Amino acid sequence: MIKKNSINPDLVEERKKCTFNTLELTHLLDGGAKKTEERKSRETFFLEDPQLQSKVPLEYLSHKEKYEEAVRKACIIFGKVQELQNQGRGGMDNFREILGGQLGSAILKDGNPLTLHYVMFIPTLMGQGTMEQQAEWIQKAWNCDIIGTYAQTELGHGTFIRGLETTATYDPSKEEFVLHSPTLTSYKWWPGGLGHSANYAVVLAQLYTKGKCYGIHPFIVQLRDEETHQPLPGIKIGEIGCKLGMNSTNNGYLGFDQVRIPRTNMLMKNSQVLSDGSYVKSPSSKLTYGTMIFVRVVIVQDAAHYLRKAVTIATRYSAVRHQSQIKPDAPEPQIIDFVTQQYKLFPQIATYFAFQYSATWLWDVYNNVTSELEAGQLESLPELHAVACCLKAVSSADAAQGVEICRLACGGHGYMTSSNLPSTYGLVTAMCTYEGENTVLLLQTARFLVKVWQNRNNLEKFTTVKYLGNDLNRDRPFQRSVEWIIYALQQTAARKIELANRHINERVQKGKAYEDAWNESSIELVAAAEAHCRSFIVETFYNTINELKVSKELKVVLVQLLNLYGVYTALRLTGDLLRFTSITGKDIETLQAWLEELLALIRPNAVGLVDSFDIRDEVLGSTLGAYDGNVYERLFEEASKSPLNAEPVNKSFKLYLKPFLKANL
Ligand SMILES: CC(C)(COP(=O)(O)OP(=O)(O)OC[C@H]1O[C@@H](n2cnc3c(N)ncnc32)[C@H](O)[C@@H]1OP(=O)(O)O)[C@@H](O)C(=O)NCCC(=O)NCCSC(=O)CCCC(=O)O
Ligand SMILES: Cc1cc2nc3c(=O)[nH]c(=O)nc-3n(C[C@H](O)[C@H](O)[C@H](O)COP(=O)(O)OP(=O)(O)OC[C@H]3O[C@@H](n4cnc5c(N)ncnc54)[C@H](O)[C@@H]3O)c2cc1C
Repeated sequence: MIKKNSINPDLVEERKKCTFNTLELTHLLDGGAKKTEERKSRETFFLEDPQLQSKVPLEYLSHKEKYEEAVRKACIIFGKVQELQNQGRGGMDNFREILGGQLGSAILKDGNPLTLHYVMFIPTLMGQGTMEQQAEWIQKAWNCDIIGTYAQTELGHGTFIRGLETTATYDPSKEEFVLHSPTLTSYKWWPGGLGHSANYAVVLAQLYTKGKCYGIHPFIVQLRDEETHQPLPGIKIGEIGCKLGMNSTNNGYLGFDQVRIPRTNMLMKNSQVLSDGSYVKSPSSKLTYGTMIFVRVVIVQDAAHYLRKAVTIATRYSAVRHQSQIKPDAPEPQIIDFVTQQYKLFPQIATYFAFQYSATWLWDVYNNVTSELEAGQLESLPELHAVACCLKAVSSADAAQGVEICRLACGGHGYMTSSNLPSTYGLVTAMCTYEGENTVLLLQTARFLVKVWQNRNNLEKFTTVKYLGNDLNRDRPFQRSVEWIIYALQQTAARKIELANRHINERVQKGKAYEDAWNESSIELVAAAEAHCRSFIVETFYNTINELKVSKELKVVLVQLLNLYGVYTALRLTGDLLRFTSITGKDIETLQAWLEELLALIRPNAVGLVDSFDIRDEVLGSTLGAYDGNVYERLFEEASKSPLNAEPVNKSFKLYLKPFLKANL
């Protein structure tokens, strides 16, 4: 039914209006023309494989069928990942994209049951295993001779990992650890792929040796027979059931009944248990938390990608959809011409760029700090942890909200599963919880900020908090500029940190314990961490754009997006700005007018911008967002796939409706 090669005329017009070269922007976002080519060839390699097509839309399958189909595809994907590795086209950042990110979510819309193998199991072996352990395990894992997951969270504890209850008790007589789940709440609960997919896991457990507990440590544990896949003796394992989204990721539960593993299965790069049971301490107990930092860094990138996917769908749809009237007797406008619609969409486009640049910055810093850690230098770890925590929290929360705004911006059709906006929301909102619940992570950043604040005469070694050395009393008069907005956000963040710190101290002076004072001040602490993060994101966007070497035409548009992101952020924080800077009501009117000007400036390039993201139709997976804009044809085509439409009369008529109707005669 869809007319091949026929592009919706509204989109044709929109594309004519674009003032910059979309290919230049595509190359910029990919990191160069060569990277674009590589990405495209990766996409072709996966998306055009006939084995990776589904006959029936996922939504119409049962929970069990969904899982089975997901495993079928996941195995093909893994086989292809190995092929890429063999051709030297692998790399961790590509894996994430293939397994869970933009490309992965195109092939498996509701999650991949094997993702954790590459995203957490192998990184943990690499980050926490000794050279010998890496030699033994990593090869097996790369070859997929074994499939692993990361089993940390328990029924009773996800956030407070010091409170995990699974025990690993060393038995020197046999040189083995005994893993045990002493309570119901000690059952592992949530790990991806744990239910029926993985046969190994890195298990985080409280280490006991010589009668003493040394806190949580990672252990490699075999869960299932490598041949039959039967759970090994003492392993109680299954799937946790249906969720808001990610219903094919096979999140599982796991209990141990005195399960024995060799001593050498404890990952011992950082701390060790010797054969006689003596414990050798790690240089920092926080090195065990390394994999979590890695995944938080990756989540910022994922948040950016999901948001750009949603905003591509909603922007194209808004250019094609006509509704209502602006003037009487005028034709129905494209809904993208309603300024309220622009206000829903364009800030999301700008937010994508903002997150993308923070994600790139964070990835580079993560790699530098990881090399430092390898060399035994731990000084930069606290700042990396603090910035990764707040960026993960703010990007996932804003992306989830942004995807929902995009869904609502598509009216009724946005509620259709076939728009792919509901399941995109399901994937994004999960990121607010996994890998550290967002409030908890913002409190981690706040902990760092308060410490830095208390020693703010010594800021040289930091990069993200230098502004805390500024004189809070030196006000900069309002200007309509991003520079001023950055100043205002930093001033807000610094004042919030100062206030939260002061309120903690006041509570302590009144006799409260520091920890209680902390908890009582925690609403302000979270707000301070969020403000810090927002100032960082705008500043990083600003620095990146200033350094870019691009054509004049593209630069103009990128500066518009930077300005829009700045004003949008400032206006969302109007109350804070009035409270902490000398901005006036009149100045806020100036900002509002600037916002409206920017929406109008971006309007002709809106479709061009989302086209530059160059997201293939198969990746968008949406009736509303395809490049050709043939929305209504696609909606019909998808509806025809409903199993209910396979027959004109459903058997329920005979069974229930007819007798009911008769009874009422
Ligand atoms: C909340 C905390 C941070 C609290 O830990 P704690 O030991 O009680 O810490 P504290 O006393 O508050 O602070 C102690 C100290 O440890 C530091 N710290 C904490 N975490 C890290 C880190 N990752 N790297 C480096 N340093 C870290 C803190 O900043 C503190 O430092 P300080 O004492 O102030 O110098 C921690 O328990 C935590 O990270 N919880 C969140 C759990 C989590 O992220 N789980 C992830 C499970 S896996 C998953 O969800 C996979 C999904 C993936 C997918 O599906 O794709
Ligand atoms: C889709 C999905 C996939 C997952 N995959 C994995 C996996 O592969 N492996 C794995 O090990 N885990 C996994 N998890 C678990 C995940 O990491 C935890 O759910 C997460 O860390 C939050 O912990 P929790 O569920 O215990 O929440 P809780 O900590 O119980 O949070 C509940 C509420 O308490 C608040 N709270 C808790 N502590 C504090 C505090 N200190 N200060 C203030 N407020 C607090 C929170 O802010 C929140 O509002 C996954 C979870 C999901 C949803």
